[in-house]
Formats: sequence, C-alpha cells, structure tokens
Amino acid sequence: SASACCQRRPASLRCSRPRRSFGVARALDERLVEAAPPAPPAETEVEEPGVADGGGEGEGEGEVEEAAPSGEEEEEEEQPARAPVRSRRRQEEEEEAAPGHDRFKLINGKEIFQEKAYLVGVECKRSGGSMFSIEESLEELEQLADTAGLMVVGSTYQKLSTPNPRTYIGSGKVAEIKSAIHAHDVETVIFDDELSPGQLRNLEKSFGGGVRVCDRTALILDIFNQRAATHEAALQVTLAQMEYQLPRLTKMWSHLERQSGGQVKGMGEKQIEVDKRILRTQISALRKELESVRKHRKLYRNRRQSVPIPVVSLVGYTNAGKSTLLNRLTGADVLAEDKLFATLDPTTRRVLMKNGTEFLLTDTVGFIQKLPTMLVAAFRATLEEISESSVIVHLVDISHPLAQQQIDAVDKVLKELDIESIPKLVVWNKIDNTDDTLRVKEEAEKQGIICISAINGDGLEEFCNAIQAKLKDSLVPIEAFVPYDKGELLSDIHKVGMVEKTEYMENGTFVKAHVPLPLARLLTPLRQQVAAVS
Ligand SMILES: Nc1nc2c(ncn2[C@@H]2O[C@H](COP(=O)(O)OP(=O)(O)OP(=O)(O)O)[C@@H](O)[C@H]2O)c(=O)[nH]1
Ligand SMILES: [Mg+2]
Repeated sequence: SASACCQRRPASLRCSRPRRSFGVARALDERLVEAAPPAPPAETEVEEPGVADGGGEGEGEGEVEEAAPSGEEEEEEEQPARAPVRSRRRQEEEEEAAPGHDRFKLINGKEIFQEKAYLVGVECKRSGGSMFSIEESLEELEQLADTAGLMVVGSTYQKLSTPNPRTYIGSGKVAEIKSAIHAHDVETVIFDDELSPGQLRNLEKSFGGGVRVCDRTALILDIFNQRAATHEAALQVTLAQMEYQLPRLTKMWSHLERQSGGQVKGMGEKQIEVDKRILRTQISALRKELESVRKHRKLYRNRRQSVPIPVVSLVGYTNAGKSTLLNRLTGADVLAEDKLFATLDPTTRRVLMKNGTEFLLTDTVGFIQKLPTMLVAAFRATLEEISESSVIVHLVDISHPLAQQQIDAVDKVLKELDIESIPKLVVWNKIDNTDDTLRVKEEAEKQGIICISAINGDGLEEFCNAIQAKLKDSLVPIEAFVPYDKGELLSDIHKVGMVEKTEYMENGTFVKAHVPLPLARLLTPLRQQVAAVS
C-alpha cells in the first residue's frame, strides 16, 4: 500500500543538527525564553520521584492523551536519550565552522537553513469527502514545504479505513518511516492532516533521535509566520500559532533547562503547566492588542466608505494570480510570486476604468484545501473586507490540472464565510498557459465566464465591463438636484455611479443616474428637492 512519490533528492549530507529549527515550536520556544523568569521556579528544583529521573526522558509523559495500556506501548526499542544540551550546543558550534552550504536557501531575502523533510499522508476510505487524491494532496504539501524553505527528501502514504488514534498511521508504517528518515537524516516529518496532540507526541517518541513531527496546519502557520507583513497579520498569525501550540506543549521546558545550565532536575509535568500559564497570559494579551488594531482598521475603513466607491473583492485558491491581476489593473506593487500564500494582508487599490468610473479592488489571502477552520477563523476579521464588498470575483487558475478541485475548495470556504448573497463573478485566469486555449474559451463562453491573462493583459477590458455590469445590479436609480456649491457630490456620482442624464440649470445640476446605496442615502435631501419640484 506504500508508495514513495517524491523520492527525488538524495540525502547527500552528513547528519547535522539544524541551526534554524523549523516550525511553530521554534517560534514559541523563542517567545517563551523572552517571557520566562530568569531562574526556574523553586519547586522544579526539588527532586520528584517519578519525573526526576533522567531529566530529558520524562518529557510530556503525563501529557499523552490516548492513554494506551502499557502492554500496547509500541516503542519498546526506545531511542537512546538525546544528546545532553551542552554537547548539542557544542555540535552546533562545530556546524558553524563547517556549514552545509548547499542547504542554505534565500527565502524572502533571508538565508534559511533547509531542513530535510519527509512527508506522510493517509487516504481514509471512510472520508470520501476529499476532492483531492492522496498523491495530489501530497504534491501540494510538498509545494507548501518548499515554500516554507524545507528540503523534501521523500514521502509515503497509507490507505486506512480509520486513522490509528495513537499514531495516526499503523505501527508497521511507523517502523517503515523510521528507517527511511534515519537513512536520509531527516529532521522533520510532516503529516498531511491535522494530528491530535497525543498523536504528535507518540510519533515523535516512536521516531526518536530528535526528529520533529508536525502537520499541515503547523506548516501553513509557519509559512504565514514567515510572510506576515503588517502588524495585524503578524498578531493574527502569532495568536493562531499559540492557540495551536497550547494543547501540544511537551518540551518547552528545555529553554529553562538551557538557562540553568542543563542541570535542573524534576522538570516535567510541572514545567509544562508553568509554560502553559505563560502562554495563556500571552494569548489573552495578544487578543486584546489585536482587538485594538482591528478597531483602528474599522475606523479607517469607515472613513474610506464615506467616499462611497464600490468595493470588489478578489478571492481564489492560493497562486491563482490575484495579486498579479491587482498589480496589472492598478499598478500596485503587491508581492506576486509562484509561491503559496504570497499574500496575507488585504491590499486595496483604486481601479479607474476607461469610462471614468472607479471601483476599489481588494486582494485577499488565498485559500487552500484542508485549510484548518482555526485558520479561517483567525483570518475572519481580515476576510470581513470580503463580506462588505459589492461584488466578489472568484479568480481561478484554469491552467492548473486540479482547477475544478480548487474551485470546489474555495466555494467551500466561501460558504463558511456566509457571503453567498453578494453577487459573484467567476473569472478564469492564466488562459495564456492553457493547452487548448480555444476550447477553454468556448467552454467559458457557454458558462458565462470571463477568460483573462493577468500576465499579458488579455481580456481585462471585458473583465472591467463585466464588473461594471455586476456593480450596476447593486446600484439604485436616483434623480437629484445638485447645487453648484456641492460640486464634489456631482463628481462622486460620476465616479461611482452611472450617469444617464445631466441638465445644467441656473442654480445647479439635475442628474439622473444609478448610484451605490450609500451614496443614494447621502443624496436623500437633494433627491427630495427634485421630488418636490416635479
Ligand atoms: N502564465 C500566467 N501566469 C500567471 C498569470 N497570472 C499570474 N501568474 C503567475 O502565477 C503566480 C502566482 O501569482 P500571484 O499573483 O502571486 O497569485 P495569488 O493568487 O496572489 O497567490 P497568493 O497570494 O499566494 O494567494 C505568479 O508566478 C504569477 O506570475 C497569468 O495570467 N498567466
Ligand atoms: Mg497574492
């Protein structure tokens, strides 16, 4: 049932401890070091029977959730204890002197040490819900790993009727992976589905040798963390990471051990509790900070809305070309690249159409299949922008072999966001990249879909016209009399509405137009004037 689907990069390097340890745990470890008291709490110095012995070995023992009867313990051949902290440090120093040059990669302008990763997926017969095949899903996971700066050295999957509650995969598979990762000097094993805290710990113990285990969620969080550009995005990601980490805390105590020279005994369960408390305090502080940032942004948005330009939101699967399209239409300088999750922050720009009317175009974070609900929730506030827009453009990379599955995944998230009442426009992008362009265009025409190429500008005029037509659906017809000293209102009407008739009179201008509802409300007194005259 096994298959190695991306066994392409040979493990050519000696085993070495990574300088940059991957993942959520690292970021949080650093944060906890900052927040932790300079010396460990007194009670942890006391030797406690049961947890004290061996220091490092008792980690997280009391935390394993899926308590299995001890007879069923799988890891009888427990790995030798990890190298003590001090010798690990020495090892790192040695690495410093002879770094594996070919494993450093430039990502976002930073040089990152590429950890070796091994991917694991499970195809569940029961959950026939997934639209992606296991191979396709693993391929996407590899792309995610690549985006995060990891070096994928191999992958495998297993077909199961139900996942194993203790280790997610079966014990035979665990053994198989264990030998593969030790042969390749793998540092991180990434599972394609969300693992329970207990599964994560059991797997790390089974693999041994300091191998880190994480899941798709942690990987996505890591990418988000690398890419968060604004303060708000950074706060959101940090909060999501902490919430993800809280139930999974196992070996955070190691930072205290380091600080005290590696000799503190009795660090076990108790220290985890201390760390959890620190983390909880930080989570609530973060929530407050985020709340105030959001309030500020909302104010800003309200101010923007006082110029009632309609907002068009761009949504779509990650890498569909949303930022490229925004750049093309507006000359904005939004990072667009062939990486997943290039954009995390909503960027809004003004688009001026040929006929002089305008709309605001908002670029948003891309969607992905198996997007953890927790992450959708974390970005909900950002996605509020979508729920307040007049039109939603669903941009599709039609040249992608899994375009239909990506469409379905996006529709699923859109459904969760409860925005189905907003008019939607489906647009097929990257038409230049399709094999049978003519046939694709024919198909699109049948379905009333617009084809564009954000790269070469094909179809953009048609795109703007379609947006205009959609926007018109949301406009209300008005007749108003605008006095000459309120000239700016008249230009607002021209900007955001569709003017059918203007008549210049002695004291002002009579206008017949379709305008967005907010502007129609603003014009109420002037509309009443017309009604009174006629
Ligand atoms: N051939 C072709 N490539 C395109 C087109 N539009 C975008 N691309 C490429 O697709 C890749 C992704 O584009 P982005 O604009 O970053 O995609 P995005 O939807 O913003 O992605 P996220 O921010 O990750 O959600 C880039 O390498 C673009 O150059 C197109 O019309 N044709
Ligand atoms: Mg983008």
